[in-house]
Amino acid sequence: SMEKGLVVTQLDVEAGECIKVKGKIQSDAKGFAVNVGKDSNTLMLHFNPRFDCHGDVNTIVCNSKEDGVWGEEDRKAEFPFQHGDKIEICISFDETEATVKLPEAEFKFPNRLGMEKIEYLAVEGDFKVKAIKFS
Ligand SMILES: C=CCO[C@@H]1O[C@H](CO)[C@@H](O[C@@H]2O[C@H](CO)[C@H](O)[C@H](OCc3cn(-c4n[nH]c(N)n4)nn3)[C@H]2O)[C@H](O)[C@H]1NC(C)=O
Repeated sequence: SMEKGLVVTQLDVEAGECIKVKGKIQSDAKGFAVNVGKDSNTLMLHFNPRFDCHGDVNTIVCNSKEDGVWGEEDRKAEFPFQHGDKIEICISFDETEATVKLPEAEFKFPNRLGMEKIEYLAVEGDFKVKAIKFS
């Protein structure tokens, strides 16, 4: 499984605010994930670009997690990532959906849990975090 990376708890990010994660995708990345929610068992969004893992190639898998149980996966059509890329991922949300903004793409995922604030951020896998910013 993906080794644990950055974990930030005790956040209070509200609707309309942005979480920016800047970092570098490793040159031999199999995959990485950015998780936001209440805690590790209660995720509004698991944003999981897969270069080659879990049987997926160049596919972004999004999901939610409620009480430790994964929801229905949502596979995106675009894959705007390459090995070694330096990227900034901007995550925001409102009562209906989470938005993931990248330089050349934007993805939506339903706010299935109706979460009103993000208290938890975790980055896993083959991604080296350079900076995080809350705005
Ligand atoms: C075809 C076989 C059955 O379906 C597969 O079932 C797998 C297991 O549930 C699915 O992979 C999980 O998909 C989840 C999102 O729905 C997550 O991506 C999960 O990985 C999360 C994860 C976290 N970590 C981790 N966190 N911290 C550490 N150390 N490791 N390791 N793995 C993956 O293991 C995988 O996406 C799914 N594939 C399909 C096509 O449905």
